[in-house]
Amino acid sequence: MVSYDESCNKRQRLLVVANRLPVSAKRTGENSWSLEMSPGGLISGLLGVAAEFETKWVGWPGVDVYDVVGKNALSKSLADMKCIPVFLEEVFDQYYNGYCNGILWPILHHMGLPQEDHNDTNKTYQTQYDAYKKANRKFLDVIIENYEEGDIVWIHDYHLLFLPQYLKEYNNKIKIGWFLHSPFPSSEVFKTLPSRSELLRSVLTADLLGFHTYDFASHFVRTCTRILGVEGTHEGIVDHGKVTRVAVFPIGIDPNRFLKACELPEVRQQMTELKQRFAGKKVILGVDRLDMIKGIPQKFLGFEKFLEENMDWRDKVVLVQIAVPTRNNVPEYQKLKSQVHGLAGRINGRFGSVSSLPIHHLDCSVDFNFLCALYAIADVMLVTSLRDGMNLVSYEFIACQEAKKGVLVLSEFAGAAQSLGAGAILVNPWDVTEVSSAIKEALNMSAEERDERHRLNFQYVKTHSAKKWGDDFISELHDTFSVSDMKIKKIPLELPQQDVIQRYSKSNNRLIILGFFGTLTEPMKNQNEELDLKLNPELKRTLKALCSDPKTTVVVLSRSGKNILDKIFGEYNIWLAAENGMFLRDTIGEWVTNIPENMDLDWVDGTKNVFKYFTARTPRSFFEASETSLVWNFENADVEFGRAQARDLLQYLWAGPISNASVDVVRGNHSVEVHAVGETKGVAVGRILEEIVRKKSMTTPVDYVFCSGYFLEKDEDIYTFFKPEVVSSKLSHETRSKSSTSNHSIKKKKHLSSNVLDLEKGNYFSVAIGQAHTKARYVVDSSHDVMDLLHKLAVADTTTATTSDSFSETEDYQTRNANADWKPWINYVKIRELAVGDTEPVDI
Ligand SMILES: O=P(O)(O)OC[C@H]1O[C@H](O[C@H]2O[C@H](CO)[C@@H](O)[C@H](O)[C@H]2O)[C@H](O)[C@@H](O)[C@@H]1O
Ligand SMILES: O=c1ccn([C@@H]2O[C@H](COP(=O)(O)OP(=O)(O)O)[C@@H](O)[C@H]2O)c(=O)[nH]1
Repeated sequence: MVSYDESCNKRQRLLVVANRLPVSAKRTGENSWSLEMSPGGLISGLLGVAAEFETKWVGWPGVDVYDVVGKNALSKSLADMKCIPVFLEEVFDQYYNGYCNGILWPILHHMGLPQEDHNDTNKTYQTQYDAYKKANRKFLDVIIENYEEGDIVWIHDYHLLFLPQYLKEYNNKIKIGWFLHSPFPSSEVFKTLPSRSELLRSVLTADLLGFHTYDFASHFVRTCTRILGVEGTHEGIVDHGKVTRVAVFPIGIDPNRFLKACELPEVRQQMTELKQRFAGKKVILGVDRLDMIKGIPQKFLGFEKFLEENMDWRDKVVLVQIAVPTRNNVPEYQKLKSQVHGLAGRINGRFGSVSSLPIHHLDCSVDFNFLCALYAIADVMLVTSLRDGMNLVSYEFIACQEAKKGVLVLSEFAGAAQSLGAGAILVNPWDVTEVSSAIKEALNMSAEERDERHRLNFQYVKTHSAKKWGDDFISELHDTFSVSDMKIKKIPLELPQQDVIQRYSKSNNRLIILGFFGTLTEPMKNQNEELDLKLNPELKRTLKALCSDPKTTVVVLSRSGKNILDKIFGEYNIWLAAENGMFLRDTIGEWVTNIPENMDLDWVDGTKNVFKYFTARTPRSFFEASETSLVWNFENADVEFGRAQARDLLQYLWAGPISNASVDVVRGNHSVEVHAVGETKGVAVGRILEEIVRKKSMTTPVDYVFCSGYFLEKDEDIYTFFKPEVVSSKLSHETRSKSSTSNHSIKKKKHLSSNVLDLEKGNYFSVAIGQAHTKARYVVDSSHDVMDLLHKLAVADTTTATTSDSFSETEDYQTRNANADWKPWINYVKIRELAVGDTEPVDI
């Protein structure tokens, strides 16, 4: 597949932005440079993608250049290879050696945050962080110079966490994908990082975030929800209505490149030489950058144990370790080098002889053809990463083993373990005994078993190539955009106020459904204000007028509990639905319990205990409990302390009482609420209507519905409830209710004497408040707009309205009498389609 930009029939332009360019430069003269391929799996993976697109690479060329002549000459050489250099100059050391590889890398690999060197005030967390930001800005500048409208920008890795934000600030329309090649750690580790929130917030400005495994992706989502308090959904992360898609794209290699190389005469010759060199011995191969995450010391210790315990193998096996130099200026890497040398010396000293050494350790990179020859002649590949994003070396080994069918021993902590686990022997690299046993098992494995294991892995490596990885990512990024475009196109229908009022005036039986919080409450002046659940005083008279109109039924449908709604709405003739419809009452009647049967409430006691524990330890906090929801409130406590406690409280809850429960957790500014999921507002509304119709003995069908609120995404089904296709799909849906001993309960009414809903599409107004993405047909900016409209409805001239309280004979309601037996109210619904010629979009 070659990607085209459909608008102009050109190949899609792709800017691949990574810290490292695919080639690294070496200076050969004042204005001459030589270029060679950069090491590392990121480059190997990306090379397999580039051909699909009109690709340009943006990145660091592997050297510092300060003079203009040198920079120009290098830029020119790189341009031939479609590479654009970012010169990092004075920020390079603190950015790359410091923040990227001294701080972020160990955090991402679960190795913890290294201590700051307090004697070196020139290189602190802060100075390195500042350099990191400056470096990200340098990348930004180069992208801006080279960006053309419609380009996709694909950012890679932890070096460029601020780039998505900087780019979106520059141009919000740029399509940005970001992929993390390393693992993402658990939130417990990530939260030790100073500036963790800024970094996460910036990444979330991208449109699509990719990870190698579900494990890493779910760590990321969890970390965002815990640190930023955003919502993790099946689509990704939702923050103030903006969705950042999070998905999994395991990288692969270009298998044909390796298959072809193994056929080259030069490689065949090298294979012959290597076989002669190691004649009579089995070869175990290790190929890693000399990095702590690769577990080279653990590999050597496992091998040492194997030699200790298997005397008969001592002269018959050799471990060839290619340790590719990397990040030489980071102190931890320097220490690792001497540690590895020490271990190799010790083992060779213990088990070697004048004529043979068990470990052949090379501190260098090798050229591609020689690497393929090594892969091809090895009997066992030993990968002992302590944590690794993917580990492409494992894939490359498989690709080169068509003839030999050697065994892959693979750390369970490498991303590759999830893909190659079926054919590999998986090990915990920290367990030297296990590594030693795996070596023994691999060396002794029968030809049939090797064959079968290799077949499984080869099949995977062949089909899950780097090309597929790139295609999948870019196509998902395209989809992400078209979905959000669609969502945006659906939104901007402005509420036609005049129409809302006129139709209200002309209708006979109106239903107004309103949310409470954010709809009828006083607008908050700022986000940190105490959550004050009071009715907006400006609404009092309006509400009174609407509620006392016999042709209007007003329902307040809220997440709040009975007590709050009673306190606030007790004086109105209104219907109240507390806890999302679990409890109902009209204000002249009693509360009725409306809890669905089989609702999971097992979590309540455990959650109550956790709430008690934190209430006792957070002065002036308190909690409220009802049958289906619990709220811990710290509005009177020290806010900072309360928020810290809330985070801990949630961790306890997620780990225990609510880990498998069907609950919603709502983190307020000063509260944590846990509710039984039970039903959404859309589902609840059906049962609420049934009760209203019964209680009011309604004979006139409802012919006008106005429904507005500031609802959670999951509750937005309330807006689609009255859509004809939704209603008809519910025709056979039985409503369920459960009696409560203390409260009067809803009874299923056997004989609803008439149709209860006669709603033209034009008479249905679903109105979301200030939400960017919504299922509602209309959007208003704020609750003020709803209030304004309610005022107008309250004084609307109703003289034009017909007063008939029964159906017109001309209408097609034959089913009315046919359905005289009880059925849920919804069975009687009739929706009239828009009149011919009315082309108003009806999709909400
Ligand atoms: O550029 P360097 O600092 O020399 O480091 C080399 C690369 O190391 C990391 O590679 C990762 O990417 C591989 C492909 O996705 C993956 O298989 C491996 O597990 C990772 O360690 C790093 O993430 C890259 O940015 C570096 O270029
Ligand atoms: O001397 C060498 C040995 C290996 N590699 C390549 O380095 C990459 C290592 O990728 P991997 O995903 O295993 O780990 P990373 O080094 O990226 O963490 C593989 O593509 C190897 O072919 C290399 O460039 N030079």
